[in-house]
Amino acid sequence: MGMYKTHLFMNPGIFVCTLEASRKILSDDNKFKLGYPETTLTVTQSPLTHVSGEEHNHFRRLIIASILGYNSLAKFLNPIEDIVIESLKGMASRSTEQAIMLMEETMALSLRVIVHIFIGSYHHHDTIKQVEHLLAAVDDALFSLPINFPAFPYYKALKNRKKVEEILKSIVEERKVMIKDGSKVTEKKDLVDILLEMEDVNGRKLKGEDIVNTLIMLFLAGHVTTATALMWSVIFLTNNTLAFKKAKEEQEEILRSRPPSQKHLSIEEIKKMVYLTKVFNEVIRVTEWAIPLCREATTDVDINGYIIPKGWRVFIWQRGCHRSSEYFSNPEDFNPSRWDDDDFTKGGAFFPFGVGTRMCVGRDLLKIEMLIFLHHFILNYKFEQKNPECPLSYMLAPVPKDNCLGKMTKVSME
Ligand code: HEM
Repeated sequence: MGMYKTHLFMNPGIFVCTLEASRKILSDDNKFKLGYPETTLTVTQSPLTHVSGEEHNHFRRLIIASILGYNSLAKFLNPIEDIVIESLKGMASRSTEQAIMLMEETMALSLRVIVHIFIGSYHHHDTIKQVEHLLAAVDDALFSLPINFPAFPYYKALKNRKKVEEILKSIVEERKVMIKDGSKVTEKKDLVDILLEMEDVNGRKLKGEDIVNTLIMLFLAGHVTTATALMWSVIFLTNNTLAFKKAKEEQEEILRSRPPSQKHLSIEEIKKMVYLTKVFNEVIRVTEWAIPLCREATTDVDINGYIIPKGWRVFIWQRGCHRSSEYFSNPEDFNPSRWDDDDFTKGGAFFPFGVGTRMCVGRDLLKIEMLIFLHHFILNYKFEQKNPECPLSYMLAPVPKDNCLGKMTKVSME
């Protein structure tokens, strides 16, 4: 039995934990639509979450073109690596004075990468810090109660979102001017440029507010998720000597085969990170992501003899598959070598990025960022967690309650 009835988020709904039912529901856009709570949809409001069918596909294709696949991401490799190197250096330097909160550090790192990729590299450090600070409250309210009254998370989230809108609006306006007067001709296109050129399915240019909302949606979708994955990758590797050793050997080999004149990681080197890719899969599989994928039935649906009535919410609980011994032996163990058999999806039971038309558009960006981050972490640093038994909090993502307090130390001479 894999379905559990719930009244979470007010409307009746069911949790779905089995593989077949999960994939069936996620693939069926005719009988199910997005079913995220009102707070999530209001806070993330973007053309991506508020349209479906061809309109959604049209919009999605443009975003995919800028961040999905190694070819699209190749132009961002060097800047991501520079941001990673600087961030790790900063963590080690701050650790000499007092313990750092690894989760806060990876949050800052992931936001810097997202800002660079989506709105360009020339924004002032203070602007990025301000956006990061404001977004924290918006993140906190994604799954909160929709009570727009002082002292409630939703109220604060809406207020902060307005401020982020203002900041991004001025960046978009500034960009329009730069394009008009030709002062941006030498720079590579980022997402703002692409969105400014874009037309919708009816041939109309996107409105400024749609561009801003899309940027906010991408920031929200990619910020905490990436930061959490980076933080857990450090914890898992630090606690697993064998995996750490194997990953280190692979990264040392990559450096040994590199021409002396080459200073940055190349796409070819990223492709050689076979073991580290297994580490990536395993980090994503074992991390206890707490947010289900949400759908709403648009008609009565029969799933394996269970009727899901029209209007009911459906919560797809990926952990039901990712932590099931039916698909993964000793599923609680962190064991990158379980991916040796090359069945990348484990018969479809590994679907951390969703299924079908809503599948995550940031999955390659996340992977490249984690591989680059781990390459430098493994070769040059070690992390000592202060309270390894610290209990976790789960809103939004699983994070030690002390934000993963610890010390980052540089161990190489580089
Ligand atoms: C650990 C990291 C991540 C995980 C586990 C993750 C997971 C997911 C999943 C499961 C979905 C599908 C949601 C559904 O079907 O309801 C999704 C969608 C999405 N993700 Fe990610 N994601 C991650 C990182 C990112 C990053 C880094 C970005 C971009 C910067 C991103 C952008 C998006 C967007 C825009 C969508 C909506 C796509 C659409 O509706 O067409 N995600 N993500």
